[in-house]
Amino acid sequence: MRHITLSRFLIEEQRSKNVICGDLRLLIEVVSRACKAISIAIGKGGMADVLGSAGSDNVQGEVQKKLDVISNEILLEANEWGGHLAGMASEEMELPHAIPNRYPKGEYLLLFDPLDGSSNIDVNVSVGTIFSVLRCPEGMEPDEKAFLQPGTQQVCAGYAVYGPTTLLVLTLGDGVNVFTLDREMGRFVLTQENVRIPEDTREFAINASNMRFWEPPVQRYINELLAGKEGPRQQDFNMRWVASMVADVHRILCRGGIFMYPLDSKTLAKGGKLRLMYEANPMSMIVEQAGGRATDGRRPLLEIQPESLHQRVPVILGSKNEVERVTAYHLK
Ligand SMILES: O=P(O)(O)OC[C@H]1O[C@](O)(COP(=O)(O)O)[C@@H](O)[C@@H]1O
Ligand SMILES: [Mg+2]
Ligand SMILES: [Mg+2]
Repeated sequence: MRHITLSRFLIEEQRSKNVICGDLRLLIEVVSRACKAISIAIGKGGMADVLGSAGSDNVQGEVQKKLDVISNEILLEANEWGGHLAGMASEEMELPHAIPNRYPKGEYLLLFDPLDGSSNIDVNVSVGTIFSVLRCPEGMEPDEKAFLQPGTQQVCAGYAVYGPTTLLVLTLGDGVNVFTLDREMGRFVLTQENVRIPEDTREFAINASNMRFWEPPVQRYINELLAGKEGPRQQDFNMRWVASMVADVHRILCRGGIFMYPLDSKTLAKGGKLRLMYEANPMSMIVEQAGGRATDGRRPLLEIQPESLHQRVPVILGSKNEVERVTAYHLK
């Protein structure tokens, strides 16, 4: 295992595979530095005034946590002057953030969920940052329309997990690699190359308290898992639910599993709980690049044509054979 830095990894990817150009490399470096700063802010916890609510709501109608706002500002400030972006969009902002005129503009659009797993911030459970990179269509202003591209158009996607260690997980469309933050040196180091998700699993992640609101195909699928050896699946399954998508998905990257936030009668009007552009799409690109599958129960998530920046969708992703099974239950 070559423990090279993120910078060297990106330079070698550029030289050897030409999957990345200078501006995209700069963008990823800047986002990784922002994740480092967020990791430091989170690490201060009760010693600094970063826990609790910010006393404001975001465009989703959710109460913002202080760290939602702090993380959002860190990512905006880090990325707006570099000359690699045409525009940015965030879970915490209703409209895209235009790059101020005093700064040069680039060709990329950056979307992010600055702090994922907000309900876990104040209880010291792993949270994260999720990001997705698109190209701004030729001749288009970086307004909301420019961002509405299917997940297949992503040139890069990643997430950071702020847990016992801080990890950065990245795909450039050529496999998935994991970097660990070396706190002493203050830099990310490659620790896992070309990660593959096992096709089969005995572990599922879903918020079971919503069971009575689920559609029949999900009820059937979960009931079969819960029936275990005595049931039609003739084997036992275990459940995990961290309630931070980054942590639940990272576990799946490490040892397989299926993550589900399906459509239910509570979120029907909104189209689901999780957001397509900066949660479902980047996570789907990573999972599929690692050999897994990602659907909304009926169609591949990456092929969905977005209609709005904060659109919500049902999310089912992880080990190939389980995702295909529960999707087949929906299509029957
Ligand atoms: O509280 P629930 O219903 O278990 O939902 C948990 C889900 O909500 C989220 O926290 C939503 O993300 P944000 O925290 O970024 O709003 C996901 O990370 C997680 O998978
Ligand atoms: Mg989130
Ligand atoms: Mg969030």
